[in-house]
Amino acid sequence: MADTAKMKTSPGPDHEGARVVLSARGLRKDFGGFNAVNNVDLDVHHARVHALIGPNGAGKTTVFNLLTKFLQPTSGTIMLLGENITRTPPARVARMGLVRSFQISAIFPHLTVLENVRVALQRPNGLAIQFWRSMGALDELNERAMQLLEQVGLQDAPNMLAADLSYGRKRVLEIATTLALDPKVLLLDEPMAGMGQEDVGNVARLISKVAKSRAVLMVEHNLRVVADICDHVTVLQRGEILASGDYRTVSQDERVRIAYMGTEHE
Ligand SMILES: Nc1ncnc2c1ncn2[C@@H]1O[C@H](COP(=O)(O)OP(=O)(O)OP(=O)(O)O)[C@@H](O)[C@H]1O
Repeated sequence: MADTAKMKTSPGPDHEGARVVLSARGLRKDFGGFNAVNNVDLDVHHARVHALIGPNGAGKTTVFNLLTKFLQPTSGTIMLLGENITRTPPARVARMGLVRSFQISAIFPHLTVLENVRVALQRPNGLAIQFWRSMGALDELNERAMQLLEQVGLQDAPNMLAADLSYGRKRVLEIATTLALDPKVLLLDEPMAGMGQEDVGNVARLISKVAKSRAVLMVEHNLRVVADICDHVTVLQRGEILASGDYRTVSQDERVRIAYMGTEHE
């Protein structure tokens, strides 16, 4: 059952001393007669990386869709920065700072790297792309765009077409466009999917870096990455939480080893 009584009403520190910025209690989603998510409690902390893992069909994407309000929960409560967002429309939730990465499809391939970030920077202000803005405003935008590119390590490629970037650097550009919105909570859906080992390392380092000033919640299948950069791991199985804790604790949980990780993974 939903445990709303225990739920935080303001983003104060929890017992571990870190601020809870996003939290869910008793989250449930039924599709017709099928129960996809059941009784999920989740606390996502500022300046931490939190992984949501589990076998195919465990309900990870559905939980993401519930948190971002793309799906309305059948029951349960979601709080963001102290505000109850259970019934809040997705666009407002995004404006409040809960931003989901849409992977490479969010990039404009025929714009340059710099232009992609500039377009993203204009979004929070609700401005359409304006070609005739004053030079001063454009310079300021370029400066902020270059700062973002430096933050993610794309400062050497501002004038490259996004389409010509390697797969891994496209993913990095996509993260940069997400960071342009200055999210308080960043949701990443399988950020390592389809990448080679070198790119995985780069993106993992980038995620750790951006998580210093915001919360990150990510669905990820690469358990090495989860072990390396995630402070907290929640394991889902058939829509329910099987285990939750740091990677070491969770990976030693017998039920998790049997259900998901296999016994060979330390
Ligand atoms: N719109 C929907 N209508 C009916 N069933 C759905 C719908 N969306 C998801 N499901 C079902 O809910 C369950 C959870 O799906 P979900 O996509 O959340 O799992 P997942 O953990 O993200 O899986 P994967 O790792 O394969 O992406 C699955 O059995 C799926 O078939």
